[in-house]
Amino acid sequence: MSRTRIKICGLTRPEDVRAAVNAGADAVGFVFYPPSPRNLSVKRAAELAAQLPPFVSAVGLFVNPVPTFINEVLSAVPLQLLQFHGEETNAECDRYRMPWIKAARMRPGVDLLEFALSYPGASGILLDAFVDGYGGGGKTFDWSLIPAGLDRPIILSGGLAPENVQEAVRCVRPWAVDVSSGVEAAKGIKDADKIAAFVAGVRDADG
Ligand SMILES: O=C(O)c1ccccc1NCC(=O)[C@H](O)[C@H](O)COP(=O)(O)O
Repeated sequence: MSRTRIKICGLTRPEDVRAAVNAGADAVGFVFYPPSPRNLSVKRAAELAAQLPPFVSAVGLFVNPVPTFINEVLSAVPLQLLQFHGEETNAECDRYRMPWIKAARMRPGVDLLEFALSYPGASGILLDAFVDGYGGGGKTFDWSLIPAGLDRPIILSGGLAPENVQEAVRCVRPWAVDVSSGVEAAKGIKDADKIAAFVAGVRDADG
């Protein structure tokens, strides 16, 4: 069984990037959404991304961005993956000619199979809780809503934490897990011990 990949999202400080890398994260997420308390300036994100060693991916997170903004970010920040959390269409996500994933905001009645078919260019689908402000809400959703047979890697997100990630991985067996609030001391301020405990929980579930 392949190991579950791990993304730690919403990093804003160098020490938190170090904590995520040292704990064994496969990717770190940088938020480019001004209403978020985790929002980063392009300059700050470039400084944080410059800290990453080889084979730890930088993911840029956007909500209904204008192309000029994404191009400004990409000119300064070496992102390996784009993550879209708004009402973007497949064509709008696909225009940057680089890998991207699309967030689905989960609640009863969401047809995930149809959702995935409407984003043929997505490398994966991030399943998140339906919260105000598009994401980063620290809320779980009903994992039983996830249908079998999704034709794309699943990134499980939404309210994960050291306390529940082992159950989440064993229940869903996602390609990857993503966490923000659950490893924080405060919004945008990560807790190194919680990050380490989260990664350990994933590794325990992987066996
Ligand atoms: O993190 C944010 O502040 C955020 C703001 C707006 C859109 C998306 C946002 N985060 C997206 C992520 O990938 C989060 O890691 C994901 O929503 C899970 O967050 P949490 O439930 O806090 O673990």
